[in-house]
Amino acid sequence: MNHIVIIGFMGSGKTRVGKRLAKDLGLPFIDVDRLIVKKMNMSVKEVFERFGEAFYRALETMAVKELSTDSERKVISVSAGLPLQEQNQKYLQSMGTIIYLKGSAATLIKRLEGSNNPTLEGTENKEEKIKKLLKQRDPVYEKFADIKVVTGVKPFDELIAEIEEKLKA
Ligand SMILES: Nc1ncnc2c1ncn2[C@@H]1O[C@H](COP(=O)(O)OP(=O)(O)OP(=O)(O)O)[C@@H](O)[C@H]1O
Ligand SMILES: O=C(O)C1=C[C@@H](O)[C@@H](O)[C@H](O)C1
Ligand SMILES: [Mg+2]
Repeated sequence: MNHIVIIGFMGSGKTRVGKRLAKDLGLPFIDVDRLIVKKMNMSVKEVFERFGEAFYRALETMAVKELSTDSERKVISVSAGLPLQEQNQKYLQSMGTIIYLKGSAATLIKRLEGSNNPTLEGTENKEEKIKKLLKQRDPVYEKFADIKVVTGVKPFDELIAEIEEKLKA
């Protein structure tokens, strides 16, 4: 497929960037978290609380499998944990051009201050948890990236322009 796929840590801007790229390129936009929320008619947090993380992960796999064979070109922001799951990786790799929105721990910590994401809940200090997860996840995002851009260092419009240049190259 030739979708444009956006990956990255929570708070890296996948939803915001994906929505804008889709608008600029005249393509439909799909956000995997939002797709699941719509399908389940409840928030991500509620799905985790009522059915557990494994169930959420299964919904992610169903979504990425379906999207990998969808012949209508789209901009797709995948949920932050999806690339980490081995069962999703063959679908992800067959989807198209993968853009990694890379953020520093400092940028992500700031953006996730008010987040109620279930992945960040627990006994640990939230900042430490973000740092620890980022260390685990960054090499995976790097591995799948065709294009990498750093978020948090330039204004949003300039970041979009950089991505659109890289997509043309
Ligand atoms: N380039 C940017 N510069 C400044 N703020 C940004 C930028 N990109 C996104 N943001 C802001 O960061 C926050 C997180 O963005 P967004 O929700 O798009 O991230 P996400 O990767 O989709 O997160 P999640 O994995 O939790 O869904 C939002 O408040 C958004 O407006
Ligand atoms: O990073 C994660 O593991 C997650 C991020 C959220 O967007 C949701 O997809 C869910 O809370 C899992
Ligand atoms: Mg999002």
